[in-house]
Amino acid sequence: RKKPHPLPPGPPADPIIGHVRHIPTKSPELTYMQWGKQFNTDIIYMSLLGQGVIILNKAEDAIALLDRRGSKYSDRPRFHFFQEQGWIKSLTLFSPGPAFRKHRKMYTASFTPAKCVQYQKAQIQEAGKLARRVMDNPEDWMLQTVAYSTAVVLQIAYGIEVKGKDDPYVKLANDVSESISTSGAVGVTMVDVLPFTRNLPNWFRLIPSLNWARSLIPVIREMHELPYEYVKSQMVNSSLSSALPFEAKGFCHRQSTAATISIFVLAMVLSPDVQQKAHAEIDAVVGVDRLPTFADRPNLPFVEKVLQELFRWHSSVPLSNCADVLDILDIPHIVTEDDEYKGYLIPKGKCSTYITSYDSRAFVIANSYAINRDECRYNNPASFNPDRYTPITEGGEGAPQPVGQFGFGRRICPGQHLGEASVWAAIVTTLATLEISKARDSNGELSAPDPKFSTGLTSHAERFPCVIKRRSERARELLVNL
Ligand code: HEM
Repeated sequence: RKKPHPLPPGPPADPIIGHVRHIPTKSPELTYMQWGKQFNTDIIYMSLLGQGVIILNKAEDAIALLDRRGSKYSDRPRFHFFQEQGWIKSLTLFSPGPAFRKHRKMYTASFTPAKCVQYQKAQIQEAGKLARRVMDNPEDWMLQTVAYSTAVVLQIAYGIEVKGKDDPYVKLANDVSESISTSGAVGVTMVDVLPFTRNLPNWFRLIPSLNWARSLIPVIREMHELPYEYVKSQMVNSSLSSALPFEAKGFCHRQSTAATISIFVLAMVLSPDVQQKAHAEIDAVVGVDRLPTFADRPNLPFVEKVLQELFRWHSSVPLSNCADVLDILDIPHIVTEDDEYKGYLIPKGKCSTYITSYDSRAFVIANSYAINRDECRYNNPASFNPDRYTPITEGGEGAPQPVGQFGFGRRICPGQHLGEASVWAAIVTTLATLEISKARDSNGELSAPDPKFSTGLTSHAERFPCVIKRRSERARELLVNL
């Protein structure tokens, strides 16, 4: 008999519970990267109460498995907890099949680079409003980035105008994000482990996760239906003739756009020379008498490098598809057949606990943080250096573009072109009109913040002191009427 391939290496596990005790609750992407070095492996295997989890720390492995062997690696786990909440309508949770193909096709067709051109005007307009609101109330800048990202998605998909951070739609989207991030141990709640409990009536209150899931049904329903109802009412009033095929995931996926903008603000505080260079490029190309538009994008190569460096330096979705299996960010890929790769078994399997046996095909998670901080790909990967992308023919180091910030394979983010353009519009308008700098500490000294990033729904820069001022009176005049 052929000897079975071994599982990929990983940290030592405890009996029965496996690696549950070892899973970090803060910045798991960093721990997985350290484990890779400690156990001398690019592919890590963990077991959480029998649920297999595979972490890919190298670009070549993520591409080889999730992209090239996409037919085996494109399914999503069945999360009964989320289904109970009403997330069933979300493309993110669909398994490959006719409905998945239909929804993906509608999604990708609406957000091709060519289609995204028609949304640029709305993006630039909203970016101007973001800069004006931040200019007026700099301490609110983080909340305003969330309002901006929500505004772009709602404006484009439903024709809804969002009025700043206190808008009811921003509140609804925040409630949804909150409901996801408080949903706890994804895939291992009682409802997931004992799916038959979903048939229990409402008065049966002994399963807390079931009660919690059911209490969230109204907010998830509202998120799915409210914007759609608005569009329908507008169509009856004939002011709007069509709506994009769009769904809830985009509504709450605005968080990754906002998180990337928060990482930009942090990077500018830490790298004043980069900001100065970007200011100089925009001033030379756009001048000071108008705001930048997408027509300027090809003429602003340094701003483009800043954008790519943001995705590389700290991706807002550092585990490409899942921040932490025990504290949801997004939903991982799963492997649907036993596979063999580099001499290792990538197992599909059943998970047996004392109580039940359930479908637990291994989660496969690409660690895009490790991939983009890989010393074999980048010199001094921790430094924020947009010039690293300058081609070798122009005297630069010709570093490769970041990989995995939008995921991989058949589940790659269908909103990637829209999301990237939204981040570009926000950063170019901010650079044209605002100056971001270090704040003074209690001794009156300029102090550089210690970069810290959240773990959770998406990874944004954690609140840090900074000063944001208008670059000139002219900048204010350009924004005032938006
Ligand atoms: C900078 C902004 C964004 C980033 C960094 C981002 C990142 C990601 C990542 C990493 C995934 C997981 C892919 C995988 O599982 O391999 C994903 C999935 C997804 N994203 Fe985005 N995203 C962004 C913006 C958007 C926007 C604006 C939309 C909607 C218009 C959107 C819609 C989706 C959907 C529907 C999925 C699930 C796809 C599926 O499961 O088939 N995203 N995104």
